[in-house]
Amino acid sequence: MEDLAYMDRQMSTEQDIKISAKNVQVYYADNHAIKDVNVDIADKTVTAFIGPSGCGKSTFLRCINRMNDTIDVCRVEGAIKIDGEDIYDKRVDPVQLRAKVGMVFQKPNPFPKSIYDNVAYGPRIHGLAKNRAELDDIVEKALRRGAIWDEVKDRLDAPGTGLSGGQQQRLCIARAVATEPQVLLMDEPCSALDPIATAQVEELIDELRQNYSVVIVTHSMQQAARVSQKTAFFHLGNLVEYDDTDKIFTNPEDERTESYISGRIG
Ligand SMILES: Nc1ncnc2c1ncn2[C@@H]1O[C@H](COP(=O)(O)OP(=O)(O)OP(=O)(O)O)[C@@H](O)[C@H]1O
Repeated sequence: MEDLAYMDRQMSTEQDIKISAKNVQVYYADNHAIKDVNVDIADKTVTAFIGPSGCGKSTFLRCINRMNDTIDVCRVEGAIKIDGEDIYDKRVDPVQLRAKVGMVFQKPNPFPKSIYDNVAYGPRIHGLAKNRAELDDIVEKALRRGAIWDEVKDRLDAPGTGLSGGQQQRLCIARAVATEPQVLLMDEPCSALDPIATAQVEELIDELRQNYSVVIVTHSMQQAARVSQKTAFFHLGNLVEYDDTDKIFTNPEDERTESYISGRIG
C-alpha cells in the first residue's frame, strides 16, 4: 500500500511539471552566462528567480520563450521542454511559442495603439476570433484578468500609452494573457511601479496562478516571499538552490543563498 501511495505521489509530481530544463548553458559570445542549469518548474505555481545583479536571472527567463533567439551573440545549449515538448526543436515556430509562453517586461510597453487594439493584437495575428463579437469577448475577458476592465471599459478607444504606469503594466498583463498562454514570464514587472500599483500587480499574480505557471524575476526578496511558492536562487550563472519559498527564506541549504538572503552578497 505504501508503495502505491509513493508511486501516486511521484506520478502527480511528474504530471505537475510544466517546464523542464536540462543542462542549459547560455553564452553571449565568450561570456558563459548560464552554467548547466537543471530545473523542473511546476504548473499553476509562481516561481521566483532571485540573485545578485548579473547572475543570469533574465537570461534564463528569456530561454523559456526563446527571446534570446533575437540576440545575435547569444547561444543556448541543452534542452528546455514545456509539457514534454522540446521548445528548441527546429519545427517549433518561436512566434507560436511566444503566444503559449507570454512575457511581461520591466518597463510597461503598451503599443502606440488604443487600449482595445493593444489587447486584440495577439488574438488577431493568431486568428483566435471568428468575428468582432468574439474578439470583443476575448478583449473583455483579458482586461478582466488583468484587473483593469473597470478602469478602462468606457475608454477602450483611448491610447494605451495614456494610462498611468501601473495601469499600463496591467494592460500589458492583459495583452499577454489574451492569447491564452500557459506560462507567463515576468521580468521585474513591478520595478517601475509605485507601492500601490505594485500591490495591485502582486495580487493579480496570485490570481493568475490559478490558470498559469508564472515565473517572475525580482530584485525584491520581500516580493519573492509574498508572491511565490517556489524560489530559485542564481549566483554567477549557476542555479545554486531551488526549493519551496519558505524554505529558501528561512532555512536555505547553501551558504551562498544564506549570504544573499541575509544581505551579505548582492
Ligand atoms: N544582450 C546581451 N548581450 C551580451 N551580454 C548580455 C546580454 N544580456 C545579458 N548579458 C550578460 O549576461 C550575464 C547575465 O545577465 P542577466 O541580465 O541575465 O542577469 P540578471 O541576473 O538578470 O541581472 P539584473 O538583475 O541586473 O537584471 C551578464 O554578464 C550580462 O552582462
